[in-house]
Amino acid sequence: MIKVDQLSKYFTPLKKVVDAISFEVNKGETLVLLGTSGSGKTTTLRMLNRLIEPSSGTITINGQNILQQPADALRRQMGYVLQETGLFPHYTIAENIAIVPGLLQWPKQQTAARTEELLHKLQLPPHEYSEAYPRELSGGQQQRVGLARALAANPPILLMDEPFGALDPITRGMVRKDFMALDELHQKTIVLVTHDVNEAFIMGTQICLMHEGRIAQIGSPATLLFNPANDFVRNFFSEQRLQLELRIMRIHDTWQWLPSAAPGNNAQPLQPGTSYWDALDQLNTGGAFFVQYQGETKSVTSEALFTALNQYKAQKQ
Ligand SMILES: Nc1ncnc2c1ncn2[C@@H]1O[C@H](COP(=O)(O)OP(=O)(O)OP(=O)(O)O)[C@@H](O)[C@H]1O
Repeated sequence: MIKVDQLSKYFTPLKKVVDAISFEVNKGETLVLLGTSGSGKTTTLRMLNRLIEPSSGTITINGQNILQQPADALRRQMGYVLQETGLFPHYTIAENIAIVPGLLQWPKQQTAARTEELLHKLQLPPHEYSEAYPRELSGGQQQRVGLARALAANPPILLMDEPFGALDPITRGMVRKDFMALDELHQKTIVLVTHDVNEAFIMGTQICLMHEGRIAQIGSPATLLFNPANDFVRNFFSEQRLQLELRIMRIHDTWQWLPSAAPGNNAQPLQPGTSYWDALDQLNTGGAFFVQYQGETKSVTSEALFTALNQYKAQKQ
């Protein structure tokens, strides 16, 4: 678990770039640092791996103060993914992925097996890509290698700074989806910097919204959206509000407001945990759908979903 307590950073005496922020991230969670440009997100992330030393405050990992351990030992428990992948151009893909296992003196066979496993999982068939050089890969493929390299030695912590930021929206979505499908992420503590609101809502278990070095609000995506702490938070999400609501709402969240109705003959099942976004996507194909949950069966239509969403929101206010 990462615990940050009253953390501050000033590069000049007059301006606190990060101003007394505190948060906790547990195993299996992704904390997203979200905010406008210059709000202190990257500085915060870089204090976690000691690329930047804090001016005051403490950071502990599993109860141990990180300033009391050697920086290189600290960094070996952390995968680090950057927008500019930082792949070594004269190393093959396999050699790039093997960098940290090499530092940890893993046996060659173990490194080769892990590299192959990660290339498979990230949709880069090893026979095509292991011996290629970064310049032979597209931007999206290079970012997949960057992810594999960060994950190679199975670090318990992953720090990610705009990891998909250099990619076009379609590639970005595909790389992110394959990354999020990795089972091993459930065992990790992840801190991710982005200024993409949608990405924050797709990836974050907690969102820490920063403004001028301070935390405007920290909480689950639903808390920030439905219970904003102040006007800054409310306005930050106003442009994409409906899309964000549809992304975070699951059918079971509004179960009590969905009308009971027997499904038609050709109706297909949807999982109760399906997001509104995905359910509406399916409904757009013209099919009929039903959901079984808590011993009840309900048929699901777009109209019923929107009515239930409005009732859910009215109850939240
Ligand atoms: N080494 C440094 N020396 C002086 N000022 C710095 C240094 N690093 C960052 N800053 C300043 O700190 C502020 C916060 O920068 P930071 O990169 O943490 O913001 P950010 O929220 O990640 O922004 P962006 O989304 O644009 O990357 C900025 O005003 C930046 O100019």
